[in-house]
Amino acid sequence: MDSFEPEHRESNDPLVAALNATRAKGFSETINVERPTKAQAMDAVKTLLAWAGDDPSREGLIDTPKRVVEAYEEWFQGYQADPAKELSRTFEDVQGYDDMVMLRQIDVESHCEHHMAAFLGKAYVAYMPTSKVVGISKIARVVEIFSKRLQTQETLTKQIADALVDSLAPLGVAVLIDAEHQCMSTRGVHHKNVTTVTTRFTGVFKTDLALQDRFMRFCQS
Ligand SMILES: Nc1nc2c(ncn2[C@@H]2O[C@H](COP(=O)(O)OP(=O)(O)OP(=O)(O)O)[C@@H](O)[C@H]2O)c(=O)[nH]1
Ligand SMILES: [Zn+2]
Repeated sequence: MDSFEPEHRESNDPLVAALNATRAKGFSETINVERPTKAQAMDAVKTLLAWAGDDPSREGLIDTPKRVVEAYEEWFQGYQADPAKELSRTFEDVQGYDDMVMLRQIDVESHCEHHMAAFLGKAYVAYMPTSKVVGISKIARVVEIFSKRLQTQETLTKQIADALVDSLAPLGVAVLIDAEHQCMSTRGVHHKNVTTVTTRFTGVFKTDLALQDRFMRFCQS
């Protein structure tokens, strides 16, 4: 087994810096947990393999703890990124463009905080700019950063909207997520093909129902 240096959440740790940046914006609860080492995380996976009823020392499972921990690094890499940073570069030269900017069908790959099971779906995100707009890929990045944390769909929806409001000060924001939760389809009630829809409207998307309706129609077509 590889040996790893202990990873402590000291103030000079980039992980802590990123977490503090998002915490300062009210995006996550205070976390006072020392981050375990990679070796400790791999030992925890071994325990789960034995708990599942298998033999962690058999050939096919030898590298599994390492693969699982590395998969976690990918699935939860959103703890190490700052959405506000993604949205910090804006453009003003849009020739007076004054209608909504909307991204449709952004992939959502997240994990529910209740069972750590995947929930998969699509996000639809629109904002009504004032004078500044942001690069469209940055909106997809923000969805990705918040998705790659343990989430409820409701929290994820609100965090995406709040990040856009805070960084762009737009006239309004609309976010809709439509997702299927594997904690519901592969276990528990075992209902497949059920999707959950969550929405968050702010500003003109909340007050102007015709605009909200346009957003909803764009989500469907
Ligand atoms: N509101 C909301 N609920 C979620 C989300 N992800 C999972 N859940 C639900 O969280 C609930 C957890 O219920 P509990 O009774 O604490 O746990 P449980 O006994 O495993 O429940 P079941 O999943 O019904 O078997 C379940 O109803 C899940 O479907 C989410 O993003 N938002
Ligand atoms: Zn769940």
